[in-house]
Amino acid sequence: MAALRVAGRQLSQHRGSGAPILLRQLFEPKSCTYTYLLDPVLETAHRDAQLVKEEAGGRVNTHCHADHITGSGLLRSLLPGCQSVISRLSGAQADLHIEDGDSIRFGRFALETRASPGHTPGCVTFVLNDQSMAFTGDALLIRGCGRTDFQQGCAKTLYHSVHERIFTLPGDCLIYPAHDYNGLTVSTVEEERTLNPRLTLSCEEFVKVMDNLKLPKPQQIGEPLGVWISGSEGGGGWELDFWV
Ligand SMILES: N[C@@H](CCC(=O)N[C@@H](CCS)C(=O)NCC(=O)O)C(=O)O
Ligand SMILES: [Fe+2]
Repeated sequence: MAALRVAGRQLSQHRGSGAPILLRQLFEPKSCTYTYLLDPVLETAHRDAQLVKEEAGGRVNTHCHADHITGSGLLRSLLPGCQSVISRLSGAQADLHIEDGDSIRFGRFALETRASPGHTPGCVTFVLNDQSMAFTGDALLIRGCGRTDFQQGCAKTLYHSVHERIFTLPGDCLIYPAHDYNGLTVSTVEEERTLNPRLTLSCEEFVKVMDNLKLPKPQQIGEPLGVWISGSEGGGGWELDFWV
């Protein structure tokens, strides 16, 4: 976590309840990876560098990939009470495994888990319960998307994931990806629906583009990618609702 820096923070008005949530966006420059801290307690807004150490909460991962060494195991030992969460389909180890439709509650808020495979089979997108923001991992990047040429990636699957699970969110829903290579920090569903050069193509054209990206393999072993969620107001931590 040492290389992480605070790239930005934002208060989002939680639709309907009037209660804002604090979002901090942390950037690891070598692998261009974002980690997000979600804090439902407005009074903690002054926290900065020590923020992660001060929080007892959980770490939820959007996916597991060869170019990311997840720090969740180390963080568990450094932060008592911290638990790691990842999708069951990722095949990765974690304290808790989640599936499509599972809801992770923290404070007054919750993150809905939406399966969004294609970049990897286990990729998920986390959507805040008022649908004001979505953490898309490597499924949808700003004006791009995750590559599908290794670790069981599938371009057709990714196309359907983005169109059916992300582009169906409200147009003003903020998009927070796991990486950005061009200095961009946030987008919206409407922007990506209309301006994303890959995802505005037909499925057939998209598959052709993805099959010919010819990207070099990721060079950088990165910090973990994912979302931190802080403990609830009462210190009761966070919990998962499994809807099965
Ligand atoms: N040359 C870059 C490659 C980074 C890369 O491959 N990123 C992945 C996401 C992390 S698994 C990706 O899907 N990129 C899509 C794209 O269009 O860039 C580097 O080594 O940093
Ligand atoms: Fe990835």
